[in-house]
Amino acid sequence: MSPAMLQASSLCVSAALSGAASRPGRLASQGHQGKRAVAQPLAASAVTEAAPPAPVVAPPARPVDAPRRRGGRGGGGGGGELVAWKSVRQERWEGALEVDGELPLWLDGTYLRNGPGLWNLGDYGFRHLFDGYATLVRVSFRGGRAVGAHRQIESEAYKAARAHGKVCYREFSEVPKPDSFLSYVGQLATLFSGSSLTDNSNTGVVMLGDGRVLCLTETIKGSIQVDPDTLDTVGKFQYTDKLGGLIHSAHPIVTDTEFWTLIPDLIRPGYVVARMDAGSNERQFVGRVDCRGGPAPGWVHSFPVTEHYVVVPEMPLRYCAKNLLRAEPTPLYKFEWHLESGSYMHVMCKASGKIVASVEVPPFVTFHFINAYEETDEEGRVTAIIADCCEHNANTAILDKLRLHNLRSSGGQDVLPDARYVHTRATRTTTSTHARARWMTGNTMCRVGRFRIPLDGSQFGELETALDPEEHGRGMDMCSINPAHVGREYRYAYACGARRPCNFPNTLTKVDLVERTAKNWHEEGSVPSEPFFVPRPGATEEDDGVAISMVSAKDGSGYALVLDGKTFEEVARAKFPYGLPYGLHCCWVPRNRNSK
Ligand SMILES: CC1=C(/C=C/C(C)=C/C=C/C(C)=C/C=C/C=C(C)/C=C/C=O)C(C)(C)CCC1
Ligand SMILES: [Fe+2]
Repeated sequence: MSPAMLQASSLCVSAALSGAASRPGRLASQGHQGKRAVAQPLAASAVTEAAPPAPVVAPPARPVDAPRRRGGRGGGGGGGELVAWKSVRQERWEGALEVDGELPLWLDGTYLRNGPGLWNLGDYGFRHLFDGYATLVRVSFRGGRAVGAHRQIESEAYKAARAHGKVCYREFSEVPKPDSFLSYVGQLATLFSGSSLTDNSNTGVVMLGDGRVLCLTETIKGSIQVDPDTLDTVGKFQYTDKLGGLIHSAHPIVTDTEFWTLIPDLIRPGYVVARMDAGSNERQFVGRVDCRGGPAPGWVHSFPVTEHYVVVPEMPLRYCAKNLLRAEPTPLYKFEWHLESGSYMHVMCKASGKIVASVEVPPFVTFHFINAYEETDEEGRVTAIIADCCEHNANTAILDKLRLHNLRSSGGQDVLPDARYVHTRATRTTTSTHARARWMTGNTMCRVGRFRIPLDGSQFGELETALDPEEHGRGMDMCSINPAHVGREYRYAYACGARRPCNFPNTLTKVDLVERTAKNWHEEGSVPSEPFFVPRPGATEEDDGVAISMVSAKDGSGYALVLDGKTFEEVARAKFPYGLPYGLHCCWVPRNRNSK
């Protein structure tokens, strides 16, 4: 056992952190080649350079029962809970996966998923899905075979929690509990410097143009480089510029040549738009957008770009510096809802940094933009920007639904917020009657929200529903598209949808934005995560490829599911020998990537 593994298991024994142990165990499945279920630290080449060995089935890891919150009820713990919402006892695991079906031989690379898969510290259970410590799960495909691996990201926040058995940094809803008033004052001081904010990079994962792989969250310091082969934490990604800021969008737009990001400015409400060349660690200032409403910038978890423009959304769900300071979470966590402040979409020219449009739009709530592109007239002049997102009906209720207590107590109820667009409050008084009337009457079912932002100097933009939300069960989030279409016209989006009744998206859906239809995959009681589209090398059609998702199944098992990009039918599944916790975003690392 390596020192790292020894450290991990002894920490686990001391119960500093539930979910920190791997258990060596018996080998199952006669006829399968023997291999220890617990991964020894492997040479990076063991998986990536050679075809994976024949499938082995390792003993199931035991999900950690969701413990009670200290001093209170809740947190679940009932036997009927889904493995998706449990921390799984696998600190570090690697092994060949049993495959049902035929994996395409062209599928040659690694599917890597990040997410907050550890929600317990000893007997203390976290509150919110987004609080969990970052967990990487990967499946490497080669020659029709699959090898899986699973381990935690060694952020400072995670290491400190493991060492001290308590939350030491400010997470999404959890904050360190001060031992005394003096230590509370000390904490406030560290907040202003950003040093008490977490670096728990539990949200996104991207491959940069130079092949480096980064895990991300909303704090800038939570950009952490990982090795996609070993899942080792390589170290902090240091931005070498002087742009500053504490938080940024969790979803930069990354291409082979560049990286675009948004840095909200909480002091002088606005956003800095920055870009970074592939191979560099230095972001460059491109331009600035001043907010048009509210006391603070709107939350920018993600944003879209087109070929020539960056789209900067300003929604009424705005950051709140006061809430960042609080010891206990507020209903909207670090945010506040300011309907009266209005909602806007800004468009910045990538080349000049100039704002070419800034329009007021109907109120909206979105975490994930899907894509954007330029609409042109017959002469090829750009007349408008089309920007699509997973829109939550201008309703912030989804944040509450994603509390672990709610996710764990499904009870068969249909509690996933519905897509119906109901205005319960008047829009801001400065809005023209015309626009107000449009908001009150039209566009009443928003799931794939489609913004149209005219570039002719108009004051208002439109927000419409791109297809009938019933097509995907009135639920839709966690989206991917063919990467060749980022910033360009596109037709297909792959996402999680809903089969009612449910309390969380429980289907995979392929949305056709031209036909306005959807194809859905569903397996009763399963929780699938973001389907990531991987194009077939040499493909000319947009949906020629596969969509890969990880499924936490009702029977406690977990598998990577490979769906055909066109038919949306199952091609194969690669089964983990234990259940997987839910995870958020993913990326594809081709075998022949450049790597630094
Ligand atoms: C906001 C601040 C922080 C943390 C932010 C985090 C961790 C945000 C994560 C947001 C995510 C994962 C949003 C995902 C939404 C998914 C949905 C709606 C899915 C629906 C169903 O499919 C800190 C870094 C803690 C501190 C600064 C402020
Ligand atoms: Fe996200």
